[in-house]
Amino acid sequence: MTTTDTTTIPVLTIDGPSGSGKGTISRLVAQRLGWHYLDSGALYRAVGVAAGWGDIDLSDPAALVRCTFDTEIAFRDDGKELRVLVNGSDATDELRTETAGAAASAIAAIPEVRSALKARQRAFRQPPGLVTDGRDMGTVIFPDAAHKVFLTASAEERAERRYKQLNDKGVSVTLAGLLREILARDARDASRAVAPLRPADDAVHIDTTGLGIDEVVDRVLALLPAREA
Ligand SMILES: Nc1ncnc2c1ncn2[C@@H]1O[C@H](COP(=O)(O)OP(=O)(O)OP(=O)(O)O)[C@@H](O)[C@H]1O
Ligand SMILES: Nc1ccn([C@H]2C[C@H](O)[C@@H](COP(=O)(O)O)O2)c(=O)n1
Repeated sequence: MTTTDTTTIPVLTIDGPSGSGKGTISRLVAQRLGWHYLDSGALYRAVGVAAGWGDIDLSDPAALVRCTFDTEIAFRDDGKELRVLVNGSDATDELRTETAGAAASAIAAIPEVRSALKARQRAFRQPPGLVTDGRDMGTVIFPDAAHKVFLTASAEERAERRYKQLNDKGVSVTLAGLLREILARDARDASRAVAPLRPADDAVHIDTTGLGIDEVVDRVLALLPAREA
């Protein structure tokens, strides 16, 4: 049996806190480059949602690890957004709620769950290249990535972006509540013992406060050599 060496396939990692725009920017950059895209947060969210469907206690690590291995997760880009199928059902809307984000953040602190998702994430490294977003893409999953970005924005702007996003979908939330949730999730993601949210030493930092989506996409693409961009 021959094994394919994937280490020559270029990877662009985009890490950052909740609402910094990682998902939006990564997907657009991947489209522009014609590369694959991995939304790693969706994997943690999908396991959290599947655990909820199976009445699995979020404080039962052994059951959550079994659930991680047993959950089928598939992605389908419908041109408008990335749809996520969990065990064959389209769970995109449920996945995008703040409740699912908080559950994902809680189970993401369990080292065995993180290990169980490692190989799945690395399998996305396929020709001609991969753009991936998350919290530990540049530090743990693809430490050898040629291009690494750490996106940030002020917590207030991130809460406002989320407020607008949810309002547009008809979801009733308060700005103050969203700001509290965002700060709590950032604190949990950054303080966990394993693979905490932090920039890779070789990541380029982009503060997106006050920048539009197209401007951020252009700044990210400008980091790549002309032959790739
Ligand atoms: N630079 C930007 N300017 C204005 N709005 C933005 C910008 N980047 C993203 N947004 C909007 O902010 C919202 C959140 O963006 P997105 O979901 O990409 O963030 P994220 O970092 O992936 O969040 P999470 O980690 O919670 O999944 C979306 O509605 C998106 O359209
Ligand atoms: N690489 C990753 C991606 C995500 N997580 C955890 C922590 C997040 O709060 C949660 C949801 O992620 P999002 O969809 O908001 O990007 O999942 C992680 O620990 N590592």
